[in-house]
Amino acid sequence: MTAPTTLSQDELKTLVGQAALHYVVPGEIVGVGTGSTVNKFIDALATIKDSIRGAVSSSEASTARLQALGIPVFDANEVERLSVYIDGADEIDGAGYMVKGGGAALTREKIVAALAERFVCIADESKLVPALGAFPLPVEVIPMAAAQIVRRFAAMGGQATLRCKDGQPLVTDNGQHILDVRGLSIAEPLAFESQVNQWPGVVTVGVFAHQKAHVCLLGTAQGVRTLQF
Ligand SMILES: O=C(CO)[C@H](O)[C@H](O)COP(=O)(O)O
Repeated sequence: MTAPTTLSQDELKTLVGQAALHYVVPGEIVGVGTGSTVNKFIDALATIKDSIRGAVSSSEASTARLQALGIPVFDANEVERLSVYIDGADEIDGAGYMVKGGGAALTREKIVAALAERFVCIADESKLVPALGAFPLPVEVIPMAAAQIVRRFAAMGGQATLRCKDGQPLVTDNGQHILDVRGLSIAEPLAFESQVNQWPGVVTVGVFAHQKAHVCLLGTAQGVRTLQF
């Protein structure tokens, strides 16, 4: 009898990164997210780069990786629509609603996702949750509004902290800051996203409900599970 093989989280990411190639439309430009799972997708995309026009990228990091592998990167303003946007998530629920922004790229991710007809989320099975809220919610904010946004989250039971890197506030690709909010219960993702989006100084909230996933390729011990929403 053969013992079951246990795949590492890294191997599960590779698996879903490769599986996502199935959703890439030949001859077109593909929307590309950010993160360690997307890096696996970019590596896989490089193997079929001659069959696509290029990519619209959601971060400086993904742009650098795409270009290093010889994949042309287009500005989002040059593109009217994309067939597909492929990205990871920090959490995804059974309806395709997600929390994103662990890699601080949430604003550009939402912008590129909004150009796409289909959002394909690639994730290992640890990301599938019954309800959003365990992962600290990333929110990109204009620095001068940070303190009042922290107070607004406190009023709804959340503890917001400024994300730092090397002892300094992290600065996003857009020159702004990130708050990570713990202790929230996000029972109604659509309403929550709309509410927080209206607060002055919020650039982007990391709940992706209006730009939810249509498909999730989930890496599991049994292989890639496809969830349709
Ligand atoms: O939202 C993101 C970056 O802003 C990523 O998609 C998210 O953090 C998941 O990353 P990883 O694939 O490394 O787990």
